[in-house]
Amino acid sequence: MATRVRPSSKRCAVIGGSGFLGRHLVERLVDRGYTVSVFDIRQAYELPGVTFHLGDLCDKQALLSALKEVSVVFHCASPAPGSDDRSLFQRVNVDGTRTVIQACLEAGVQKLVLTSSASVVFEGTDIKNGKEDLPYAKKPIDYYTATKIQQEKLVLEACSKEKGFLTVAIRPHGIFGPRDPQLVPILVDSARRGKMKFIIGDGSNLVDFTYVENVVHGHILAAEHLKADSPLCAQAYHITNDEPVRFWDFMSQVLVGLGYSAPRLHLPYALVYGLSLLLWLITLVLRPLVQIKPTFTPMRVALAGTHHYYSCARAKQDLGYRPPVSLQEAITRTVESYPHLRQGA
Ligand SMILES: NC(=O)c1ccc[n+]([C@@H]2O[C@H](COP(=O)([O-])OP(=O)(O)OC[C@H]3O[C@@H](n4cnc5c(N)ncnc54)[C@H](O)[C@@H]3O)[C@@H](O)[C@H]2O)c1
Ligand SMILES: CC(C)CCC[C@@H](C)[C@H]1CC[C@H]2C3=C(CC[C@]12C)[C@@]1(C)CC[C@H](O)[C@@H](C(=O)O)[C@@H]1CC3
Repeated sequence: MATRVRPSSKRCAVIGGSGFLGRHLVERLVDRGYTVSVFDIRQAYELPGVTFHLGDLCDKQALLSALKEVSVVFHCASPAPGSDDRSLFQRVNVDGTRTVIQACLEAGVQKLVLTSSASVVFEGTDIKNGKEDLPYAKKPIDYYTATKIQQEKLVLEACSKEKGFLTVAIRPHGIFGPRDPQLVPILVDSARRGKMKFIIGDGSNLVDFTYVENVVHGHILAAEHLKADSPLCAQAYHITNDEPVRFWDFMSQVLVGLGYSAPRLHLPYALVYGLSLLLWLITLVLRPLVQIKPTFTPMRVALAGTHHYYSCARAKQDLGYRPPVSLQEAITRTVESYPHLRQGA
């Protein structure tokens, strides 16, 4: 009978390790002495000591070969949130996560750390200092959010001390930093097309934007504190910068830092939200004839015009989490990392 080699606790796999968050996580894990395997549908870089396994997380056999002798799995793969491909979200975030859990159990993985999202409780209305015990959104604002909810439930329900398989979910919010393909690039693209002149609402809404290295720190703390006798088992943790900021001040700082003008003119939130819904309906109707990608989607307008910031008190208490990089420092580093997106570049 074959004996299963007990995996080293410093051997881990990052599913989605070619992505924005995944790559930052891989780099930090390597710095901390972990042996890292990346599992992704694409290879975006090379790093000494990191092994890449190319495959789709819906393919259990492909996953199994990447999880050999791995003790900790970080699952941070997802289709891009801006996509409106409902079946892709269902296949990857829900069915694929079931496959990830199954593969972890078969491979003898001991810990699974899921990158969830604070948006699992967001329904498009204000959340102020939201705690983890807020109920999941009953009417999720898009397919991305709906499937992130199902994904988180699957992972937390799979936690089993009897099976020696422990799970935890990290809920970051508004991740930004160097190499982010979303927030700064979309913002700059909108500015270049003259669409960042307006503030949606009165501009006083507070939001969490979280520096990527702080999110990585939260993930590693969670992996290292997750033990059978710890309070982490089957729990979700908000990881934020713990410095809520006015949405439009944050956007203005990034825009001005890159040489663009800050938005100044105010538009009523209800008007812009209504228009974004109408535009979304029109794009749905016209989809067989023409593909339109609106800048102001209902999700983006809701995020731009409401309060949504979260308490990370639970992470402070159970993980000893403190954000290592302040918001100001994070904005400076981020702006400096995008010389190609500066005005006139
Ligand atoms: N970016 C944010 O603001 C934010 C905030 C909260 C939570 N999250 C979550 O963090 C995680 C990482 O987000 P990101 O911003 O780094 O996204 P990203 O798009 O940069 O990275 C996702 C990675 O997953 C991979 N992937 C997608 N489908 C796959 C599949 N079927 N099989 C294997 N790999 C697959 C992609 O190739 C990509 O490398 C996601 O789970 C996302 O839901 C992101
Ligand atoms: C056109 C402007 C009104 C807005 C331009 C900036 C937006 C592209 C970003 C502002 C807030 C961002 C955000 C996300 C995507 C990019 C923005 C809309 C997420 C929806 C990405 C997915 C995450 O899970 C969400 C989270 O809970 O952290 C993000 C929320 C903030």
